[in-house]
Amino acid sequence: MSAVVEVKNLTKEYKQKKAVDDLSFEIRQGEILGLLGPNGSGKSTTINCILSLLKYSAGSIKIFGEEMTPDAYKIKRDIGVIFQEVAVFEELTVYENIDYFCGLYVKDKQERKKDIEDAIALVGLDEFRKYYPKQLSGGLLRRLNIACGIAHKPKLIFLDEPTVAVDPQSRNNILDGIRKLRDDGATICYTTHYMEEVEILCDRIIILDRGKIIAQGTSDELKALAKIEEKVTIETKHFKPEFLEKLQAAPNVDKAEYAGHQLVITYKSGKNNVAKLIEELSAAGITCNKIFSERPTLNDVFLELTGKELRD
Ligand SMILES: Nc1ncnc2c1ncn2[C@@H]1O[C@H](COP(=O)(O)OP(=O)(O)OP(=O)(O)O)[C@@H](O)[C@H]1O
Repeated sequence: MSAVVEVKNLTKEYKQKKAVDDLSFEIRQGEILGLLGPNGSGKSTTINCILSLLKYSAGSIKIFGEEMTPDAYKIKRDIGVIFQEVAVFEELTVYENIDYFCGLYVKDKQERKKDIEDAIALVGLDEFRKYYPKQLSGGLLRRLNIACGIAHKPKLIFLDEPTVAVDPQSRNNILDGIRKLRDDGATICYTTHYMEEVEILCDRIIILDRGKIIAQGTSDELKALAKIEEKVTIETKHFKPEFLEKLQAAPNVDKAEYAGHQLVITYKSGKNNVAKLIEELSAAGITCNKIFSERPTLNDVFLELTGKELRD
């Protein structure tokens, strides 16, 4: 896959503080790249530097193989940007707003009409096309904001935390829409601090912390960095302490604890941990009410690499 965006040794300082610290990465043709990091990790600053909205202290940025500058209008024509803050006209309806933003790029009326209809369908705003922004809920407004940013069919799309404080229905609609844009050929950069979203949405993920890349790869590649392989929780009222000792001595067990009728085991490795455990429990005459197994999340990866939680 060729690189649509190439960022090399990007550094951005605000006074003494490095908001972005020597970042190098690429966004590949046709992928959804997730930039994941806690608040203040440098996601928005990175995007704003890529878009030439901010001057940076050092580094270079190429988009579509050409150097990105504030007056690179040919490159900008093929970029769509959706910021966190909704930026639409209160005086215009849903349809008119999309028409306005699309009209900045697409002059042909018939072509624009089709683009607007495609955008309305993508974000599911058909029944609201005559509504004014103040008549829309927060989630619908975000959907309008996205429609305005992508109606001109850009090849490269940046979405900066588009689902913050959005209701679940609009969130699902937005995530489905982004997948569809990718499937239709767009390259997408998606920033968020919601790890669940990047896990289900992104082809590749870059984890940022304090302006630096701390890990990158697919969700599975990143999870392989977590120390644990699986966490199994069992509810049982008839536990036998000697069984705990046996578990703790097993070579693939990282930790085994029993408290409040719950046995929690974290495994370092192993493929059929739950099946083997059920067999062993049954052989030891221990009955259990509930068993559930969890795989490591990106939060575990973040915890492993930084010693702190990614969650808010
Ligand atoms: N205009 C500014 N002046 C000074 N410091 C700034 C400015 N903008 C951002 N910063 C600092 O730079 C760092 C990175 O901020 P940035 O907004 O890029 O992070 P973020 O990961 O996008 O966070 P969020 O998820 O909250 O949007 C933070 O420490 C922030 O306080």
